[in-house]
Amino acid sequence: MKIIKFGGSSVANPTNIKKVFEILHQRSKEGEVAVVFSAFGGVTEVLLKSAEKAKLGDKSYVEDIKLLEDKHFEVVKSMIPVKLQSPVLTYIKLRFNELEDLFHGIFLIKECSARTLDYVGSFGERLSAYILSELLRLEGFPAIYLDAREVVRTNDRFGNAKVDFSITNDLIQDFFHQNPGLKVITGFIASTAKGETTTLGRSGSDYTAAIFASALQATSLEIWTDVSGVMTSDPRMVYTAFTIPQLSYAEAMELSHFGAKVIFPATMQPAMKKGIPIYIKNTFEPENEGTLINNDAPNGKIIKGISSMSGISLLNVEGAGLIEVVGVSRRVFGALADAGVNVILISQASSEHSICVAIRTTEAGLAKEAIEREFIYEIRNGEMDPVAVVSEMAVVAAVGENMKHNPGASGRMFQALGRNNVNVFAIAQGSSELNISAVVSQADLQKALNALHEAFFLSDNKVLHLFLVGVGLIGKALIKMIANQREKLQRENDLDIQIHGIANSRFMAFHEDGFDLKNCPAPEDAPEAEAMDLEKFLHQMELMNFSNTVFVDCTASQDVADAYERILEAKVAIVTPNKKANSSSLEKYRQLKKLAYKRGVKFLYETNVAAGLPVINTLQDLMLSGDKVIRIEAVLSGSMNYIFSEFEKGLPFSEVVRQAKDKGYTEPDPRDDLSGMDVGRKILILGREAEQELHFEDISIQSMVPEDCVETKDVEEFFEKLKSHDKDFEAILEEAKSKGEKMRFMATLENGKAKVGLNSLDSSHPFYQLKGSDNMILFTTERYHDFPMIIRGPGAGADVTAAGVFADVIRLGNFSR
Ligand SMILES: NC(=O)c1ccc[n+]([C@@H]2O[C@H](COP(=O)([O-])OP(=O)(O)OC[C@H]3O[C@@H](n4cnc5c(N)ncnc54)[C@H](O)[C@@H]3O)[C@@H](O)[C@H]2O)c1
Ligand SMILES: N[C@@H](CCO)C(=O)O
Ligand code: NA
Repeated sequence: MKIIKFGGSSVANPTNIKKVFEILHQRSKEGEVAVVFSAFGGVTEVLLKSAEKAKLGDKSYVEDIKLLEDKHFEVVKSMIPVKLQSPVLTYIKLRFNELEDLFHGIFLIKECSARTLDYVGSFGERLSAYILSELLRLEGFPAIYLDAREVVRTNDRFGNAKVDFSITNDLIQDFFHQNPGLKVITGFIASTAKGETTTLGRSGSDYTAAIFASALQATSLEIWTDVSGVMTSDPRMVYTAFTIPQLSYAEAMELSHFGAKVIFPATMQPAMKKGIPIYIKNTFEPENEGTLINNDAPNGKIIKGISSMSGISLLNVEGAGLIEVVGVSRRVFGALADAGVNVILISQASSEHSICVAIRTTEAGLAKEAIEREFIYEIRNGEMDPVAVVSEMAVVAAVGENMKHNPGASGRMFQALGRNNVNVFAIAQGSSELNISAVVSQADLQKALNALHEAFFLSDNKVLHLFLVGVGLIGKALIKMIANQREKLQRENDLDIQIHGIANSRFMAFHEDGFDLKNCPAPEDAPEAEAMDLEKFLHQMELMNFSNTVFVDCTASQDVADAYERILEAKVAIVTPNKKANSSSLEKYRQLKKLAYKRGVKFLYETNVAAGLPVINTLQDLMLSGDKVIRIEAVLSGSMNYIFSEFEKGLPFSEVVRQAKDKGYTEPDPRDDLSGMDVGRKILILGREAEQELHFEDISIQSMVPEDCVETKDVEEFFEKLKSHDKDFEAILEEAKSKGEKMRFMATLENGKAKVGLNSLDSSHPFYQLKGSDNMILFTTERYHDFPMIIRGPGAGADVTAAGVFADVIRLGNFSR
């Protein structure tokens, strides 16, 4: 015998009911079944609300009841042939006549006792199970309607009656013995020995099913609902949540206690006691395996699920007067119990200095008052502080039997929370080691759940959540590269990269699940694109509050760089080719590094100098290993090297500058390159990385921008004006040529002094050979003393730069989790 229970959503309308029949056809082929039904979706709520209305003298209950009647009529009219409808419609009509009288009575005497309410509530199941039994007969099942009030005996605690199992079991067994056929049973309702109608409380229909399963020693109990079993976490908050295939009873209890409201623990009790396996299945996705709850749930993962609870407040009872005083906790919890406050989590450290309890925020005022009343004298005497209440809290809990005697679960949990900047306000774990609970702020809940979910379930796959500002040349190339490499990274590096925010200077857009990177839209073309506003962008990033969030700045904007402090402060990592932050004041540069360290996040900027060439990382390694930089000589501008090496071939200077821009080597504004500013910033950054106290003012820079080109209204006008100087540049070129030399735009740093400018070099100089967008950096250090360390290669361009940014992002993957 198998007991199968369908919830309200499974029988909410004819379409769904047909799905239920398919399932029953299939199941009854496998052996004997009995079926328990809830009321049609939403019916019980309306009944109870209408009773309340009638009690308050609100006549609109009449229409509510009429609508309910129609709803039931409609099912019959659309599913039963006209000729056969009459007896069923009569049955429904009679029930609604009864209901009308009942409600009229409530309306007149303005009173509705718990007893009456149970009677009102019984109509939903009585109607649904009766109609469904008739429908099932038409479907060819030997269906027998069973009003559970005939066999389920309870005490008279109306609203939440206690079952008398010894009588109930006998009655059920007798009924089944004497009535062969498919029993179609009303969930939720029962009766007292005197024949009064009672109900079984929350999730009462599940309970009914478990009672029958237990009485009949069923081989299994199936609960059919509208979700595919118990999930690893709340799927509305954790998009990667998945169905847990198997749970022990204890785990199911722990999980359902919090967020996962698929089953209500008490309802499992009768089935659990007999060791009857419970399946949670989805009527709308019957092929999904769902969740099996039984005694021998295999323990693969350390935990089974992560549940959560919102709307929590923390109460802190604290004071010197508590230490080593016996009975304080009895008084705290006694006061809470007397006030009817349900305690959700308790934590007391061994210093005994404070007791902390988590309760529902709706009860916080009541609780504070109750405790302060109890300790009125202690508080007055200063032995205890007034009760502190912190609201807007949530509880997250990791649940699983495998945590038992298995060190590391709590380590992983708190590491994941800490790394993602989730502050933990209180912690509780009992010695059953089945559940570790932490109280976090409500604002951090989603991030906490995702961080934990990733840490425990996707530990084989770290996810970086990117927010990319500056979808220009570099930004676009970066997106393309990530799209192309994503699968390989997932497969071979256990790393996934998602982009949730994109922006250029005009527009920004967000995507909760991450943009489709293979077809990533420009910010202005994305659905729900809005005007770019950095403040709003950051706010949205903070709201989405992902674990392992990375801010990628591919602009050359000072404003964006100015936001780094705030971003790091929020424990969000930064990757950027933008030099503006590191080349601003020395204090700012140091402050950012300090902040990143303090907050435990990375600030990576390899592409600040020489694009993807490993210059910054190399220099940092030299410094960390104790080397000292004596001199740096470098060609640090891809565009300037391109310009002066191509210029030799005979094209006009202005033309070559335009080519450099078209090839994507220059800064967004090429004057930044020609003026030496860009190189100045780079040598400044290298100097600072070499631990020198370098200020921008310390650098002498030779600008190559003719004076009348400095103040042009835009880049186009600049190019126009530059043409008139082509002759001057040719003269410089001729002079170098005449000496057999080449022009290189260089930077040098020695003795705390940096110089940037154009040099004419003969063939003995290593820079003489440079071509195209090449950069070359010579580090003379204490260790690399006689011969410098040399790094050389293309130092500008979309691909080599985006690749460097990408490498920094991947590097973050190694630090994250
Ligand atoms: N091009 C290269 O070879 C190279 C090499 C190394 C480093 N970089 C650096 O990379 C960065 C980007 O260079 P690019 O060549 O891609 O420039 P780009 O002009 O093609 O792109 C810059 C993007 O940033 C956007 N932007 C500018 N200000 C913004 C703001 N305040 N808010 C939002 N978006 C803003 C622009 O709309 C544009 O989409 C620069 O910092 C540059 O120095 C470039
Ligand atoms: N515009 C720079 C590239 C960014 O660093 C260059 O030409 O080297
Ligand atoms: Na670099």
